[in-house]
Amino acid sequence: MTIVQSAHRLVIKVGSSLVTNEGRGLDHHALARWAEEIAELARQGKEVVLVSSGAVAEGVARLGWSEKPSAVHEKQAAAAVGQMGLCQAYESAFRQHGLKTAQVLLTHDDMADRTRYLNARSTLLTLLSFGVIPIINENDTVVTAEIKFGDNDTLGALVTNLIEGDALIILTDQKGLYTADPRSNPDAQFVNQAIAGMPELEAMAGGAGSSVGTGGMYTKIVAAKRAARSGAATVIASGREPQVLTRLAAGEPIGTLLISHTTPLAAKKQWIVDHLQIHGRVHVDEGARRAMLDKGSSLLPIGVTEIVGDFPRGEIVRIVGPDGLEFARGIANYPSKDAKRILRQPTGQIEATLGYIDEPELVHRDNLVLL
Ligand SMILES: Nc1ncnc2c1ncn2[C@@H]1O[C@H](COP(=O)(O)OP(=O)(O)O)[C@@H](O)[C@H]1O
Ligand SMILES: N[C@@H](CCC(=O)OP(=O)(O)O)C(=O)O
Repeated sequence: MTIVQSAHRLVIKVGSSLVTNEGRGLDHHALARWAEEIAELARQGKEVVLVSSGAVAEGVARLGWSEKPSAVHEKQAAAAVGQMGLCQAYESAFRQHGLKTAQVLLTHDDMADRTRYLNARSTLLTLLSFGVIPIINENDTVVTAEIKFGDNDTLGALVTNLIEGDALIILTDQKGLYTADPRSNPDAQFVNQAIAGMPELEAMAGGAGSSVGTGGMYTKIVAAKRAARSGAATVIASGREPQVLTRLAAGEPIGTLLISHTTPLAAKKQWIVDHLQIHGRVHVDEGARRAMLDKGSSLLPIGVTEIVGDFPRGEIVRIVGPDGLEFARGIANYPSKDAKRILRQPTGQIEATLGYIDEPELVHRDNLVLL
């Protein structure tokens, strides 16, 4: 089985050079094809997040401008106009297949800020659990650095890390990675497969390729390296290839596959183990300790006897048994102030006590490492 075939959660990034007709408005036929293919993947049980560029190019067309402006505030204005068109187009394309879409606009700051990161994560996972297709773009109207230097390849990788995607598929206007830019080097060789993060790959990718796109192949290579950190593989393939997504999901080797050395779960667990600064301690009773050790269970609030230290939601905590020894560590689903209020309580009581419920567990087993 290929990686895309077995992947359950996919992030698909479509670049400006594809979404737009050579930078002049949206290519509605292309959008309709991807929507049809993504609908097929959803029917196969895969969860799909779409990262789509095209707001600036669509805005330029709607405003009747002849080319992408160079002034940042004009690009931002164009993005604000064009994002409306992008959303409308995807909404109606996916509706044809009975699928609902959601617009999610993110900035790099959202990823750096722990609370916003967790909120973005839980919103996206909730949308996926409802079978909605999130359509993500950069929030171009509020960022300046990104619109000037940025690209959506990086955003695709950050989203892959955020939701622990199994694979990132970057669709572009080339068949994949070549040993040099095929536009200027007709002898460039195609790269079928490589390990994400290999320094040679960055040397192969030149600067930004087209006047429409932003990052060129370089940002795709760096995105693959970033996605590999959370264990995801990256495929760079042509969005013009017929049925590219469904054929990839059927196991066909299309485009360039950049593999990660680790699996998503292993990457997360390693990150938990390697964490140095841990502020919180959760004491549990013998029943909870045995359930975690013997059955690999999650930690429920009912088995918690004491919370020590201050920590926000999403922070790594030490888990300590009745003997006072740390036997596990994991990511807390509640901040310490709320965890203190729900300890010893059955799951059914969490909402009544806190006025909300995020997760039934204090630490989910996927976010838990036994030491
Ligand atoms: N080694 C390489 N292999 C393939 N394409 C390359 C390479 N180096 C540079 N490129 C260029 O990168 C371009 C794709 O990047 P870009 O225009 O930013 O697309 P997108 O909008 O899809 O992100 C290609 O059209 C190509 O000219
Ligand atoms: N956020 C911008 C896209 C940035 C961009 O062009 O990215 P890319 O598709 O990687 O070349 C937009 O929607 O126009």
